[in-house]
Amino acid sequence: MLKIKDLRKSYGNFELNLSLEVPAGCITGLVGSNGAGKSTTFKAILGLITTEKGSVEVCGKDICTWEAKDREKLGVVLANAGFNTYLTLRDMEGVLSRMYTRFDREMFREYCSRYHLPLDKKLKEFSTGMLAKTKILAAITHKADLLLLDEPTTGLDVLAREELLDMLRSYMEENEERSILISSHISTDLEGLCDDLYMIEKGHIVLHEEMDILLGQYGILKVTKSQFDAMEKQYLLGKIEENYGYRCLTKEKQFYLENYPELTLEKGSVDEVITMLVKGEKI
Ligand SMILES: Nc1ncnc2c1ncn2[C@@H]1O[C@H](COP(=O)(O)OP(=O)(O)OP(=O)(O)O)[C@@H](O)[C@H]1O
Repeated sequence: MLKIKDLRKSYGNFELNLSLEVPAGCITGLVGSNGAGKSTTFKAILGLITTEKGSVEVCGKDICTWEAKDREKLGVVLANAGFNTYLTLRDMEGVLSRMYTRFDREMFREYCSRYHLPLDKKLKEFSTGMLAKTKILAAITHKADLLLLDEPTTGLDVLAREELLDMLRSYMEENEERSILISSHISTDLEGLCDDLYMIEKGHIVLHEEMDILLGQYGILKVTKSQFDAMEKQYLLGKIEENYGYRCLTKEKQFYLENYPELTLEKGSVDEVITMLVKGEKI
């Protein structure tokens, strides 16, 4: 669905240099800290900034050759883009129906009602959560094939975030060929949603892993120095020194469960696994 190959963009000392793929039917997460290059990636995909190298293909077509009608295949939420807040959702319905041939008015109304979005209130009176849901609404109601969502969950409380993720799950359930690329600087935001995760640091991909593997096969061992010296290390990916010894990351947690049942092994959240990968000392 989306193929990014050797994409390069420089801003002074910052260099984005990445390849990434989002297959049809897949929700792919792009996680990275502030300034890692997430928004630059989205802008480059959309051709909003010039790039020095690389190619971006959406639905089998290079974006350089895209025509206006191709853009209808995309639903987009950009991190710092907003709407004219003097509009109401009823006004937006009119705008979207003129913009997109595939706009689904019935779906728009149904989602407004399901997610408690009033039709006649000005957007400037909406809460952060309501505005975030409105952005998603505007991205999904023309039945796009691919959603590009840059930090759509920023600033949301747990309930609003869950509602937003629920909207995305419904969007995916309607058609199994659809795909989403979604970014966040908080990986746990994406834990229950994504099939696949890319981690970006200083413009480069430092981890690409299926979410099931990340949650199922990775683990964090807490060991004393003597336990560390005695244990098999070929399945360890990194270690961080602690006052009790070491915290070690493994991608083969089953091996340690079977062979070293006396060791403390934690499942580890996606955030912990990523921290270990980025900050841990290689073994
Ligand atoms: N127009 C620009 N001119 C100069 N530098 C830029 C420009 N846009 C982005 N940058 C730089 O590129 C780097 C990546 O920024 P980007 O906005 O892509 O990060 P991000 O991962 O989206 O961060 P955040 O989570 O804070 O939004 C940063 O160092 C930023 O200062």
